[in-house]
Amino acid sequence: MNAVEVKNLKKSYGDVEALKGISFDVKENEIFGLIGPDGAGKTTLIRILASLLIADSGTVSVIGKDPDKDYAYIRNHIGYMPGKFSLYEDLSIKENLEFFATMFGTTIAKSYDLIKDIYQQIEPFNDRKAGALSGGMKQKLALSAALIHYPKILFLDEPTTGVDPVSRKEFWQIIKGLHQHNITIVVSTPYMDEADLCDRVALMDNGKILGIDTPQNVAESFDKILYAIEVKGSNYQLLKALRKFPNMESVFPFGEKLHYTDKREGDYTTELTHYLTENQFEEVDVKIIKSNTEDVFIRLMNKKDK
Ligand SMILES: Nc1ncnc2c1ncn2[C@@H]1O[C@H](COP(=O)(O)OP(=O)(O)OP(=O)(O)O)[C@@H](O)[C@H]1O
Repeated sequence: MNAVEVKNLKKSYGDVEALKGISFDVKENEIFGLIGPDGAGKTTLIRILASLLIADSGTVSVIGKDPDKDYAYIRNHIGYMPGKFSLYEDLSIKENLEFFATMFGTTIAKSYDLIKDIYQQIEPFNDRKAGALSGGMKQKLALSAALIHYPKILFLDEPTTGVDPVSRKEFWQIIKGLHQHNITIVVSTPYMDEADLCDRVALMDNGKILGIDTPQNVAESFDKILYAIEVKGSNYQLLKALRKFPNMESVFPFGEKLHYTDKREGDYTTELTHYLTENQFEEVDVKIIKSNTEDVFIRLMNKKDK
């Protein structure tokens, strides 16, 4: 049995089509990433899977149940961590956890083995009110609370948005650790580099899934030669110049460099270098590079827009 099965799922808010008929499966014990920019529909999808929102049409199965009908069962067997901190700010760490444990008919002690790696990091502050915790500590408390009843699936909605790079790394180590407890994890993120940490990813944009695969296959699915181009000085001038190059197919900023594809097949490193040098650019560096998930994502979005 798949942990999640979704077929042709649609959901609108008035005129806004948040989900435009999406289908995918999540296998048991997988770390499945929903990767996409703001407004892609990730939160809407996770809330439907967690039985907190009703879809307009399509079918959904979560651990073999329909979230629409079997919401009580589903809520007892899944963990959900919303993007926005939603525990009780005026209760302490311990009181929050005890509250959630009681709601699920369990105790902190019974779940200690599962949550200890996370909980131990905040346990010394047990009596501190949740409202007075740092962002990273709130996140650990929310995750401990989401796990308190040993869920079969954990839904994490943008757990690392707005989190500093060190805490992001730490959080992903925790997620990987949960894997050993046979918990299926569905995690949404706008950060493309987090795709590589998932077993499989769905690339989402504007209510649609543009592709689903392992991060490695996604990165390798780029079907053109990709160039990284760098010059001394302004990338903006470089972008303008490359947009005027007659054989330019796509060009977009990528960190310190620009990533470029040409309409033609073949290696045009020398021609591009000449063109930029003739246009008064200095220290021109044109290299063929390996694509990553973000390159593929941008390419899929551009194709869809055409
Ligand atoms: N309650 C609502 N009423 C109206 N429109 C909504 C509502 N919730 C979401 N939307 C719209 O639906 C679309 C999908 O939003 P959703 O929150 O699911 O995306 P997301 O990928 O989670 O992005 P974000 O990171 O911004 O939450 C967006 O266009 C959003 O503006």
